[in-house]
Amino acid sequence: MITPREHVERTPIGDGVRLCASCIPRGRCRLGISGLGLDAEGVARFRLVCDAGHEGGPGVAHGGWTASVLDEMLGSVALLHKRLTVTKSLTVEFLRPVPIDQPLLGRSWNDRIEGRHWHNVGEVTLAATGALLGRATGVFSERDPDHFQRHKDWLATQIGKAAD
Ligand SMILES: CCCCCCCC(=O)SCCNC(=O)CCNC(=O)[C@H](O)C(C)(C)COP(=O)(O)OP(=O)(O)OC[C@H]1O[C@@H](n2cnc3c(N)ncnc32)[C@H](O)[C@@H]1OP(=O)(O)O
Repeated sequence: MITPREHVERTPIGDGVRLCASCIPRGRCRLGISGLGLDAEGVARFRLVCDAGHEGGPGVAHGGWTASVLDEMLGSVALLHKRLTVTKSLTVEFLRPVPIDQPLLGRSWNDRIEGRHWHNVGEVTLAATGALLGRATGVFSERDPDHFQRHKDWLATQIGKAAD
């Protein structure tokens, strides 16, 4: 069985971020995230742009984009330490509308680890001024690479039950 570290290392990178399955074929994150890596304090840093494909109200991002970007940034914290986690909970604060097509910055970091649970924090700011637009806290559960096979096995039992 492959280890979480091997699993993470095999996941392709595009623009500095590990790519989710649907973005691997295009080679970059569809949410407009590029990774800048971990700084000396262990904070993960990102460049972000919300393109018009995620426009909600006129000129501003759909809240789902903001939540997805925060999920991705907080979820990347353990990956950058070669650990595999999935989101257990995510609390998002939408502090100001997020403008479309404007350079943004993202930061995410670990607050504490309790057993298998990483308590992570992150925020999105306007690159030009540093104004805070959104922030999130979340709990991310460490998993083995067999998490996805376990899901498939569980789903097969559910589908079987539904057919009975
Ligand atoms: C490169 C990419 C960067 C990505 C960053 C973005 C991160 C993401 O968005 S991940 C996707 C969103 N999150 C998810 O899909 C997670 C879905 N939730 C779960 O799988 C579980 O609730 C989970 C793992 C969070 C629970 O964590 P935790 O409380 O630590 O675990 P645990 O005690 O092991 O499991 C709780 C329950 O979940 C079940 N479970 C755990 N893993 C699985 C699995 N793989 N398949 C089916 N059921 C599972 C357990 O059997 C248990 O069930 P029950 O309560 O009936 O006994």
